[in-house]
Amino acid sequence: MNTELSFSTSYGKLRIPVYRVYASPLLGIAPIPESTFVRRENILFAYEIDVDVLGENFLPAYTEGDNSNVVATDSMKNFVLRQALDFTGSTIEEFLDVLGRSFLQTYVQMERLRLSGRELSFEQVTVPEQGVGIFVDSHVLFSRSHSDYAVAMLSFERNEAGTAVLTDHHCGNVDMELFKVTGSAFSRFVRDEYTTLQERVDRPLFIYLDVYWKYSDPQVLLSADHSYYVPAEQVHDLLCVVFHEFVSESIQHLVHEMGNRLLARFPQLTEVSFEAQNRTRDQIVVSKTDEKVKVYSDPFSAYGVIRLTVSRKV
Ligand SMILES: O=c1[nH]c(=O)c2[nH]c(=O)[nH]c2[nH]1
Repeated sequence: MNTELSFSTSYGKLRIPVYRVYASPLLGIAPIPESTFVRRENILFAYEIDVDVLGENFLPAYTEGDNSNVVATDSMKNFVLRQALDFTGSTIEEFLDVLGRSFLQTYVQMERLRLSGRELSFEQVTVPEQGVGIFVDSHVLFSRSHSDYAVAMLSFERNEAGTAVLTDHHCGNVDMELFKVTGSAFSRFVRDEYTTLQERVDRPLFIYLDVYWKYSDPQVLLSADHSYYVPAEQVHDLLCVVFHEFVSESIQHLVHEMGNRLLARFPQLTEVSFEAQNRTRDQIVVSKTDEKVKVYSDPFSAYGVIRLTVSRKV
């Protein structure tokens, strides 16, 4: 039997590490009540970049071994690193924008592109200022931090005039791990013969949380004026404030509140979405003399997942 086949392909380079020192600082950020964050020094601008080339014109590389429309992924890596030296912007989204436009300008062989960036998170080390007895941020030494980190994705294609246009984007902050010891509930859920979980009006809620956001107008995201730029640090801080304040009935209830608060705080965003994992630990023992003192341990290894996307109605 001669069945017709169709193909969907992409190729590129993943996890290109870029450590650019002395990039332009991110300034002009509008303060928000939930965060102290208003500037990022960018002395160390460190990201991993993924390049994904999409389209049809390189299909002969798969079907016939014809590489005439294939840009070596090794060249892509070199291109990204060279662009990092010339980069004059101060956000990962601006860097991906420069990369997307320059790739399409340089390589006629590329029809469409998806570029992603993942922050390699470093914190300025605190050192004593000589003779003063106070501690200040070092401007030369950074400590690698393995906590949550910012991400971004921008997609480009060529328009009829042959110039690169942005077709999709999202920004995010991922791998947050937040443990609230009291002030969360999970009760009044369906009970049947499979239910062993106890009703809890107060449980220790430990979640892993990823959040993503999109701008109504991507030009605002890429503007050199950063007064409407939404920094991942402010999003992180706002989510922490909501978790701190809000007594939730479930993770579903919590992420809904977080979504509402983010869209209210940042009118320039059109959509926010969440993926939360329930990592709540099992209660093992409670103190007989003070019932708020408890010991928890790891639960059964499977975990619940809760997703939510909140969009503005058009
Ligand atoms: O916040 C929660 N949502 C659920 O849907 C759920 N299911 C469960 O077993 N525990 C929890 N917690």
